[in-house]
Amino acid sequence: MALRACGFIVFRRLASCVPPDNIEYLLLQTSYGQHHWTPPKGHVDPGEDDLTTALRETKEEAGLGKEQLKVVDGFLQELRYEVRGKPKEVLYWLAELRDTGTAVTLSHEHQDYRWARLEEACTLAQYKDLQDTLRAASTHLQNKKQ
Ligand SMILES: Nc1nc2c(ncn2[C@@H]2O[C@H](COP(=O)(O)OP(=O)(O)OP(=O)(O)OP(=O)(O)OC[C@H]3O[C@@H](n4cnc5c(=O)[nH]c(N)nc54)[C@H](O)[C@@H]3O)[C@@H](O)[C@H]2O)c(=O)[nH]1
Repeated sequence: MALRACGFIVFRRLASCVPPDNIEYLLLQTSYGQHHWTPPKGHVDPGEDDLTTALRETKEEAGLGKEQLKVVDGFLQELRYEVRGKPKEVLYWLAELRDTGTAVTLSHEHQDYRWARLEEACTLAQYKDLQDTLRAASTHLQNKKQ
């Protein structure tokens, strides 16, 4: 069976810039392994439902709880890749940070974080599937406004 993880693409809107440059995405850098960057996410615990995992991991890894997030309707992306020879599925929902000034608090699993505009976020993300997911989130947010 595939490993399963769930998380949130968290974004914030800056009042000082015009769309789409007003949107920044949150990426966290692992403190282990290759120090790769991803949105907050993590493994589903036995018996836990996917959205609960996404909320729990976002709280544990970034210190952002559900009261600080506004989940965006109609966005859910599934990534599939291999980790150490085993298939892994990752589900990402999309959520806006309600108060752009809210501080991010990292756990021991991460050593750094960045609020990045789309192109910088894609450079940090480095995996094509994650880059495509970030671009899909950006497109979804632009289409929603029309
Ligand atoms: N010391 C140590 N400890 C580790 C290591 N590894 C794990 N731990 C422990 O596990 C706990 C984490 O538990 P959770 O937080 O619950 O789970 P996740 O958030 O799911 O975390 P993971 O890091 O397991 O999973 P991924 O991010 O998926 O990275 C796995 C591999 O996939 C590549 N990869 C990543 N993202 C993408 C993508 O979007 N697209 C594609 N194509 N590939 C991608 C990436 O290059 C990487 O090589 C930590 O506390 C550690 O104790 C490790 O190497 N050394």
